[in-house]
Amino acid sequence: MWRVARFASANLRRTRRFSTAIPGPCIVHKRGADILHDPWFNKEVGFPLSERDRLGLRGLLPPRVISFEQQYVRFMESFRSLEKNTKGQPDSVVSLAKWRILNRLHDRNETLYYRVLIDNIKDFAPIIYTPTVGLVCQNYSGLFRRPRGMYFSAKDKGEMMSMIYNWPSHQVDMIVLTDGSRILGLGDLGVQGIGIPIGKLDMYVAAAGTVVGRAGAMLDGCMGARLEELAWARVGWVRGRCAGWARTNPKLKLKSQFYVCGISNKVFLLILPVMLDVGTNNQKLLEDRLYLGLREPRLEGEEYMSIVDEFMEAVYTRWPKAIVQFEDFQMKWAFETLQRYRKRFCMFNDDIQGTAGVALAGLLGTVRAQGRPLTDFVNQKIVVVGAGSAGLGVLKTAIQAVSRFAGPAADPHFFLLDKNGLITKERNNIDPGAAPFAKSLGEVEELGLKEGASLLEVVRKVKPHVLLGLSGVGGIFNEEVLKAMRESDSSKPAIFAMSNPTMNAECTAADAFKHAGENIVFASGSPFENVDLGNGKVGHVNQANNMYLFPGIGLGTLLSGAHFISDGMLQAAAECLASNMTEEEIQQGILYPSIGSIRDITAEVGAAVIQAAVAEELAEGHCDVGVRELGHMTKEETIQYVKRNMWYPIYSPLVHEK
Ligand SMILES: NC(=O)c1ccc[n+]([C@@H]2O[C@H](COP(=O)([O-])OP(=O)(O)OC[C@H]3O[C@@H](n4cnc5c(N)ncnc54)[C@H](O)[C@@H]3O)[C@@H](O)[C@H]2O)c1
Ligand SMILES: O=C(O)C[C@H](O)C(=O)O
Ligand SMILES: [Mg+2]
Repeated sequence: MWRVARFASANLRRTRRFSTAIPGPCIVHKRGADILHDPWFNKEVGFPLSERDRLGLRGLLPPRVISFEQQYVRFMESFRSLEKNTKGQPDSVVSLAKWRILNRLHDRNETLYYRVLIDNIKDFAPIIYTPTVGLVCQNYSGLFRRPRGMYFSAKDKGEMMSMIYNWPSHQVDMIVLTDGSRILGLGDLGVQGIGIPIGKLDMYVAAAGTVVGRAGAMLDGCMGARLEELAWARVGWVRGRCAGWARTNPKLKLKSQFYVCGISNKVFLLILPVMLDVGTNNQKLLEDRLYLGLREPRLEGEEYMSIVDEFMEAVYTRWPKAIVQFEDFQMKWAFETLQRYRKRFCMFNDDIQGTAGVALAGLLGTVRAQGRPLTDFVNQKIVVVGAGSAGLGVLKTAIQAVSRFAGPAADPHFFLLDKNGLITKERNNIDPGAAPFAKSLGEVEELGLKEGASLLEVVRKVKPHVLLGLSGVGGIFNEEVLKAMRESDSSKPAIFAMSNPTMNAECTAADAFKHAGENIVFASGSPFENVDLGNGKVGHVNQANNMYLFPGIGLGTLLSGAHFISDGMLQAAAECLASNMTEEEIQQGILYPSIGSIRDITAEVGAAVIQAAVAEELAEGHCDVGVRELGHMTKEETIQYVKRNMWYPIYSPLVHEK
């Protein structure tokens, strides 16, 4: 199956789609064995003989040169044979074996690693991202071989400003940061939570074509490529394309020279995963002598905030234009940090804001799936199970959408439950975050419900159009609850089991179709196979995961040059995702694009974010492309601009410089 021809044609298609062009040379300051030990430069047996001579590699490698394509095929064959050989073994053993083989490739040859990842994202996302990344985090201290990203701990207080300069790359554009306190639905995993920013980073590379800001050498590589491509522009290759493009855009004609630079001077975005280790309250980890993090209880209150403050100051001192994505912080700190930093720094919280946009896109899709106009969203009865950072973010965004459709006086039919059941205004010590969404007692009594009513009671009495889980509790949508959804007032009830990883999903896809009926729309946070409903019918499984938005939010924000991320930019991202599906797809219960097209959707989301930033006068442009140029671009041109800034891995000729 993995034939060179297939690789070559896929490569050609992608090259066209993402305009990789011939790569410029990378300048490398090392020689010989040092290059072979640097995964960014290492091509293993792929070094051509001329390069082996140039870089002092002759004799350090077996004599035969194997092309990139052959290396790719060879890796895929080993991967497929591993799949075959591990058949029948427990899922966790198979998943970790797959993760290991990919991780080993990542450790030795990043170009090939990212290439196989991008080209096979549908197969590999479940390994480098949810669900396997959860297993990796749980076992991280044992699996650890090489560090990735940066680690700051409570012991580094007062030192962070200088420590940040230990990172060898001069430029960092995106940081994915966690404190490990709420890793997926797995709870507090302390330092082991670093697996999440690393997994998100891999999704950034796959979806947004960012590159890993891991070494000064890496940066040189990019700059080498930029200079080389500029040279190409001067000899007319890019200029030819660009002039043609400018001709179709009369307003921009005079700027064609500028756009030559804009096109040729690709600005690959550098990202960095970071762990902020402030201790852990996970007793098992505290007692584990091999645990790699601080074996101390988590810092709380002012002490905690002062660590995060110091880290943020350090980041923005060194990289004033960086964007920080907060990931998997426990709820109180997720909201607190978002409120504290959102206007001061360019940052967002993926679990609150990214999830909300993805869920909203899915919720609007379910309205369309019922054959109703979007304005009917205001009449949808939605039961949200889980009043944490994700659930509250979803409700806030859904209510904003209702007021856009029907005005601020509209009264949405949304119900919120947490571990103590239905949340009403009667709740003692109600969480301030949940309070705005609590129903009045009168309202719920009319339905025969009361404060703290169970999920089953709520589903039976409310007959919701949508049941949406963000509770982190696996199997909570049990047979009875799912059967109760058969009485839903919707012609196509929707079940969103969004908790991760798979074992924490509120129900499986198979159970949802079995118990709630074949006409449901189903989405889950972690992937499930489509369900065979017999008679040639298929129950479609959607993956409702923030991966469809965060790469585009990050990339779009960066290219826009906005200094903070506004609600309008996030809304534009969600609406872009929502509008991506055709009527035909929606009728088949397909609410989200296939993960195989994640680059295309990321480009569109990124463009929507840029255009919103321009419209709100927040954009300042990035590198050579200023706000005026952004403002002149049509939607399609903005999408193409985003695509041109996506990296597609291909070996660059290496040039040694002392
Ligand atoms: N699919 C996605 O894109 C996506 C995005 C973000 C979070 N998530 C998942 O959502 C889950 C929750 O994340 P979070 O950040 O909101 O966590 P959180 O800890 O902030 O909130 C969890 C909420 O669930 C409630 N809960 C616990 N047990 C319950 C029960 N038995 N019945 C009803 N509610 C119960 C808790 O009271 C709390 O309100 C996690 O599993 C996470 O992986 C998925
Ligand atoms: O990491 C994911 O897969 C989605 C989300 O950010 C989560 O916390 O579950
Ligand atoms: Mg998350």
